[in-house]
Amino acid sequence: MARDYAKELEARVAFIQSQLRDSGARGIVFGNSGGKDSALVGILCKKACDDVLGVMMPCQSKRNFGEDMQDGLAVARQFGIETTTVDLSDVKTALTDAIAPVGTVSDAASANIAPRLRMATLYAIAQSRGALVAGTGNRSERYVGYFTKWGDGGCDFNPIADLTVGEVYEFLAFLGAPENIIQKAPSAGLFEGQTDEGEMGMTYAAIDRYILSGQGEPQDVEKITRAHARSLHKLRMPATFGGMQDAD
Ligand SMILES: Nc1ncnc2c1ncn2[C@@H]1O[C@H](COP(=O)(O)OP(=O)(O)OC[C@H]2O[C@@H]([n+]3cccc(C(=O)O)c3)[C@H](O)[C@@H]2O)[C@@H](O)[C@H]1O
Ligand SMILES: Nc1ncnc2c1ncn2[C@@H]1O[C@H](COP(=O)(O)OP(=O)(O)OP(=O)(O)O)[C@@H](O)[C@H]1O
Repeated sequence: MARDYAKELEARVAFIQSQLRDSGARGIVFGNSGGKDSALVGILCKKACDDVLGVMMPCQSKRNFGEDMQDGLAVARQFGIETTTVDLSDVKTALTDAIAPVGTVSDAASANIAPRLRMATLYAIAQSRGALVAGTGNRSERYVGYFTKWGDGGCDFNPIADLTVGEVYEFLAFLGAPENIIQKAPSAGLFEGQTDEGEMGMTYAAIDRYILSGQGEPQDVEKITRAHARSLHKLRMPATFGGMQDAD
């Protein structure tokens, strides 16, 4: 059964406002990719706080320049979200070149550089403005570890971490977000032609079904539970000898 999105909106706005109050921050920054998750996070943050900055950060991928940028701008325009662009393409080249003497950067490691550069960029902007960094990972991708550890997974708070991909789309429809955002296939844009489902070898429908009901085709359940077990380390604080002393 669909959630009551009017209530969800109210509760999430209160959550975001409490994060600001408790931290003493005056605003929020988030990475605006032109995709569904960042659209939803941007809209929720803007409804909670006036001072919200969406940062568009192309980093070599073609996806991050053309249509996605237009989609990101369309959401920002519709909901009055201030937007800026920081092009990280040359930074990625410089970093890869600097690492080269140590050894070749593998394709997988290279794909994870962009999310980590975006995280560093957001924190630099946020600290300079007295703002918090909002995370955009949804429950489905978090469950199977489909995000970059300390990259797009790095944030101060996340207002959509409990929502499956299906629920993210439902919420966006409720909020009246642009159709383009709701229609396109989810892609991390980390390499040419990438779609999330193609790379993961499983559909979000199967992941969502399993998360919400514990049910699924045996081969889907096997893949999902294996991916979850393998990536649990991404959802936890780093292992520290002696445990997490003094954290409470
Ligand atoms: N058991 C363990 N305990 C503690 N740490 C462990 C570990 N196993 C690996 N690690 C560490 O984790 C690292 C691997 O994790 P990570 O760096 O995340 O890298 P990776 O496992 O490659 O996960 C990233 C995946 O997420 C996708 N992605 C990234 C960004 C955004 C999106 C999106 O759609 O939103 C998707 C990307 O395409 C890729 O498939 C290892 O290099 C190692 O340092
Ligand atoms: N070009 C970009 N500019 C700004 N932020 C980006 C960009 N690409 C990714 N991000 C940030 O990293 C997060 C993870 O994005 P990614 O494109 O990998 O896929 P996603 O999880 O489907 O998210 P989204 O639906 O928001 O695109 C985004 O939600 C956004 O906050």
